[in-house]
Amino acid sequence: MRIVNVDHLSKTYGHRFNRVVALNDLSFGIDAGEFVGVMGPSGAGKSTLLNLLATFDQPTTGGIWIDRVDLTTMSAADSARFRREDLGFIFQGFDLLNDLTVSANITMPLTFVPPVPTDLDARLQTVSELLGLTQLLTRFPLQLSQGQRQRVAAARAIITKPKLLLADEPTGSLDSLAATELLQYLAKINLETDVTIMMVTHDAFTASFCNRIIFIRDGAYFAEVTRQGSRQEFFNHIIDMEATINGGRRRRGGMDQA
Ligand SMILES: Nc1ncnc2c1ncn2[C@@H]1O[C@H](COP(=O)(O)OP(=O)(O)OP(=O)(O)O)[C@@H](O)[C@H]1O
Repeated sequence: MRIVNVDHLSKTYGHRFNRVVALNDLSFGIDAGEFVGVMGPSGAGKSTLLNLLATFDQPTTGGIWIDRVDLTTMSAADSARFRREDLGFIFQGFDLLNDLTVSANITMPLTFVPPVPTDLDARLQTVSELLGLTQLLTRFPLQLSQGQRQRVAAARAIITKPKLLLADEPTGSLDSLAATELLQYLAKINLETDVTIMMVTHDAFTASFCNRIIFIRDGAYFAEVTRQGSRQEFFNHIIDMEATINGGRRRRGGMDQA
């Protein structure tokens, strides 16, 4: 089943004399249960795309459907409810509330707007077990490592059982060990809860945890790479496609973080 449908999407910023075309007739789809990465050179339009899918902004032309809901015709109130109930977010900076315990941070999307679901405790237990956080629930964010904080953010993002989890450079603030661990957890979430994930990243190692990478350049669809064999092979394909998109310059180095 198709969960995301991006149809001839364009986004132009500015006016007559300083117009910037950030997205230019971009179309692609994501099926339920996929873990998709979006890559492309700086300025390709990745953040713009993420902002549109997140309902933070509206396209200039074209359509976006998430689970058959048309995002472009939603009222502001409906967008806010859709964001809260149907989308999950993981950003580079974890955005946790330092005065609240880990458990209060995780359950916040469900306690913020009443009614609080009756299965709140069960949901907290499920996501904290999934992300290895059960021993940390009474701590405060500042008592956690960076990697643990991002896992709390991931638990908070999935406790609402979102239709789509949007991740923007989720490993950007982590060292390579914590990054690898978080990516393994994201892959596990994808496998065990069936949540569909779309992750924007610059990094081929991070992208190699996805099942498919969509490459965009100059705001348009450029190519895609689907994982077929090992993660190492997928990583090599991603590096090759990055070289193609950058005009033939192959980056040196390997998947030595793995
Ligand atoms: N609010 C804005 N006003 C004007 N131009 C913008 C705005 N936001 C983005 N742009 C422009 O739109 C284009 C796409 O930007 P975007 O941030 O989506 O790219 P990106 O692929 O996320 O880049 P990066 O990898 O560097 O974060 C760029 O040329 C950028 O300068």
